[in-house]
Amino acid sequence: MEQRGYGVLCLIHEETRVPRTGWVYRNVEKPESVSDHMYRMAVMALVTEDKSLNKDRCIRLALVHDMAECIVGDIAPADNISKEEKHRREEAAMRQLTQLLSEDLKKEIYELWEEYENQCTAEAKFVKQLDQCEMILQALEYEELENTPGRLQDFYDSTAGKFIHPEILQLVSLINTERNKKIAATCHPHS
Ligand SMILES: Nc1nc2c(ncn2[C@H]2C[C@H](O)[C@@H](COP(=O)(O)O)O2)c(=O)[nH]1
Ligand SMILES: [Mn+2]
Repeated sequence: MEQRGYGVLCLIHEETRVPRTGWVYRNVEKPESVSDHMYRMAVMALVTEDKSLNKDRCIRLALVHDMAECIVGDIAPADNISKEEKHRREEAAMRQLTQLLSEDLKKEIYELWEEYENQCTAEAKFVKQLDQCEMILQALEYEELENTPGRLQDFYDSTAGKFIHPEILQLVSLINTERNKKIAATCHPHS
């Protein structure tokens, strides 16, 4: 690896310290980092059974999709920053990040980010659904950790109807079943 690649690795490391804003705004204790989020998405892509997808590409997309957040931070819907402005900031960050790399790597990583951002392939669409599925899975885990069933409902409301891929629909169904059991137990503790 060239010296320049080392610079990127130092910047990327920042993401291990960038908490996911959505959890911060909901006062979740010890919220996961952007790195945690992307790592689990990469593993979710790694275990997909869908042979029609380029799995390697999905793993790479997962690992790159929020890379700009080491510079611009994790912009959440509650920040009320327009899609155009969020795209502008993240594009500038990706150019800054990738300029530290060789021409080949710069092209490879920038194009991965663009593919996800533009949602122009089946792999990018699949990884976007992983992004949202990972979020509601994490929301369930926080509700279980805090013993506050149902507290993070808005994460479920905002992603409802956005899941299409069969494997992801199956996982979302399991998440909702598990979550609804916990909510029901709270409403009818002696049932
Ligand atoms: N409170 C909510 N926060 C949300 C919702 N959807 C996304 N988010 C948060 C999660 C992340 O912190 C951030 C953006 O996530 P990306 O993975 O897209 O960068 O916004 C929601 O419905 N409610
Ligand atoms: Mn993400």
